[in-house]
Amino acid sequence: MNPSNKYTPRNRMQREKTTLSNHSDSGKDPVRVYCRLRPLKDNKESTCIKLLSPSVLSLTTPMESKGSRKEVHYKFKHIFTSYSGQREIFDHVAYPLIEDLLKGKNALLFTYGVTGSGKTFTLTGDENNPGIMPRCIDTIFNSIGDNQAPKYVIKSDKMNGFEIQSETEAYRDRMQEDRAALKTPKTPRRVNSSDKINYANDNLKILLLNETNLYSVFVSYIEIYNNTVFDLLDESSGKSLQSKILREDFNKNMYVNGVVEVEVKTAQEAFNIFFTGQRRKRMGDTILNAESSRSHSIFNIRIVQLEQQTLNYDGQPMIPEGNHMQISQISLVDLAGSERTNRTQTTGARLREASAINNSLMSLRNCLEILRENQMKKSNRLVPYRDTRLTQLFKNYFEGEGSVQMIICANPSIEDFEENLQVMKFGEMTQDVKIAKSEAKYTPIHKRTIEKNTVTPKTASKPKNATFTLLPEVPAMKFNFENIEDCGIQIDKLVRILKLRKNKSVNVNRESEIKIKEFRNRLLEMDKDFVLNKTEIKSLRTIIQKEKHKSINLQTKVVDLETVNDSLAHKCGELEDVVRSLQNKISEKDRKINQNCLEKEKHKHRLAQQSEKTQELDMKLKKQRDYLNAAMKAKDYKLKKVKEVLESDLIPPIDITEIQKEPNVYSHKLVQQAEKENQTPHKSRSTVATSTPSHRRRSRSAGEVWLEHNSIKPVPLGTVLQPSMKKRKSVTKLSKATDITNPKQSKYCLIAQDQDTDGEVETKVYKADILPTCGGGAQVVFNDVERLRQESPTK
Ligand SMILES: Nc1ncnc2c1ncn2[C@@H]1O[C@H](COP(=O)(O)OP(=O)(O)OP(=O)(O)O)[C@@H](O)[C@H]1O
Repeated sequence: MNPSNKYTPRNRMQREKTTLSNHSDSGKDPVRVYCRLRPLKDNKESTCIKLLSPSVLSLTTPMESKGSRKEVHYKFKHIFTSYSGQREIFDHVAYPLIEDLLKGKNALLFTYGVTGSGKTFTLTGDENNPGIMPRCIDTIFNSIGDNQAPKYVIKSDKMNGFEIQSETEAYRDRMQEDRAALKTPKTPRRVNSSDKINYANDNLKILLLNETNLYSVFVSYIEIYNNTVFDLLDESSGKSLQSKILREDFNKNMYVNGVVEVEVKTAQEAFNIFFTGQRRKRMGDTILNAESSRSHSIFNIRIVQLEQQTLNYDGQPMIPEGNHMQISQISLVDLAGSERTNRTQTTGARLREASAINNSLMSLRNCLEILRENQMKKSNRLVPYRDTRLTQLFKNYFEGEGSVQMIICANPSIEDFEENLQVMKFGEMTQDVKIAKSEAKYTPIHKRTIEKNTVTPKTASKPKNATFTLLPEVPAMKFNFENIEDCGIQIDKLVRILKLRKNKSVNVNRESEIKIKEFRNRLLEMDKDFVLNKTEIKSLRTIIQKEKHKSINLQTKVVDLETVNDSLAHKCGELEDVVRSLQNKISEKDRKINQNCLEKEKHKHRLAQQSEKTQELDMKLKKQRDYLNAAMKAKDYKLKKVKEVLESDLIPPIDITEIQKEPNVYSHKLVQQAEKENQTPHKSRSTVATSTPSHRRRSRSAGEVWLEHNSIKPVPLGTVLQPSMKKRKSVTKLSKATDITNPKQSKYCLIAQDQDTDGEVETKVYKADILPTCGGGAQVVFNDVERLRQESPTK
């Protein structure tokens, strides 16, 4: 199976575009996105993630899900399985970043995923499985070794920059710190035994480090909680945390105003600082994870490097003219879990936290999406970094001030399927964003008042380690005026040193002028900022006023709604009464229905009895049918007899009026007669009226004219088949003898309609020949009966 075939068309298109545009974006690097799968809590738990290759995984809709099952594939730079150790992740992801950091480049690394997916574990880990943060710190200190500037010589200027203090100032600060530690031995910043976590150190180093540089390491730890920035190391406000504002520095870089940056000299010191901040971090218990972090926490490590030292006359290292410092930073970001509020069942303050978290994550997504769109379509949409503090703080990274990497953490459990889908989608999209390659930057050193030009080495055996100077010290000289030559040499040396000092002081003056200018500019900038902030505060006040107004309105609405609620509750009570009475009625009706059912049963029983009776009647009908069949036979016999009579010219007289009135009765009589004749054939012959063959012939030659004898109002049948009577005369009544003795008529038919047992109309056509008799009358001989019966097809 080729996994890439399963990419959605959108993704594939974008991917192709990205590959195409790679050629033109040689100065940019894509955001590197890794994925880490954490082990399942229970090995028997079913998983929705399958690894297809070291960089491709598939996410399958679980069986339990209501929607249609689908399999989606995601590709990342590398996927770490649940078997991948912390060291493997550090080597792949963070080691290159530390290499860059010590070369003066910035980096941003953040972990993103659902609550409980292993973000904090990946970044921090535990004593035996140190995560990325402790490994980064260890690697930095393993690498820089003793090449550290003495503590407090390099100091934060509180405006995102650094300045150099004189050794006297640095010494004073160190003494102050020691005194404070003596006064309050339990100061959290000092090592507290309960904080001590001894992370296992792999003694990993960055090779090819510029060993002639002097390094200082600073750490700061902030959190963004409900879209407000707090400094976790600022103890000035006691136990409560003070919110901080974000500012832009001289180089347009965002920083947290007044953030505490602690200079650390050992890895353990850095860890202690981290745990001090960790204690202050707000933690919340959600159902998913008992130690879930409800805020985004950002641990910054800054490295300040001073270019190579030169030695002064006394062999002591000193900063050469025009020396520069290099500042680089790595931000390790543990984002709060991207969770669905309904799944964690959060309410109240927790719900507000969750929506703030989701807002900032959403805003991060939004910014990255617009950045990607701008890069792909070469458009210039404004990236809304200002929407949240999180995006505002990362703005510089996304605009090319350092490389950006992300680790997507996922719990492969099927419970996390929906959220993982969203997280993976975001991760895949982020890979398309390109960040300009960052360059190491040097900034001119901001020197403060110099009181002393040399720094006493802390350890005599390692002068390089602890020596720091700005101006060559005037050596103590003893002039031996007896030895003029020696005096001359000494004076020359003194002149050189004085010249050097003079040059230095000229330079210092020049630099201080530059600094004053810079400071003025800064003041102007700050003034501008101040005006801007003032307007912002004004507009915020208006917003607050509006919000207050809104909240008053909402309160009034709440009161109104409560009144409505009360009246509804009252109505509810009334309706419940109605429901109760209706229920009584229903039970009454149920009782009646039961009674009806009983009666129905009885009725059924009666019907069964009736059907038995019907069967009896059917039997009788059958008997009658048999009887009629016998009658037909008798009729046949009679016809035969009529034939014989015709041949013997003895025709019995027929009473026409009798036929007219009751043809059926008449035919029945004929049948009875035939039966009698059957019994006494010879006697009957003399009573039957006969027609002469010659008469019959005459009537035939006259043509078949029918005398149709019908009822006054026959039921209209509309039948397709009609009796074949070309010439006919229809009468409803035979009133005189000539009606039948008319010599033109040779055929007679009597039409009778009746209802059968099924309620259907049955039409019977009794056909007869009209035979003239020798007495001038006419004899009607019935010889055929046609039955016409219509019935419903559905029946
Ligand atoms: N790769 C892993 N190996 C072993 N255990 C892990 C791994 N990943 C996470 N865990 C364990 O899972 C639990 C939750 O992990 P963690 O606290 O790192 O989640 P999280 O994503 O940071 O959650 P939150 O967003 O709520 O802070 C912890 O007990 C952690 O030890």
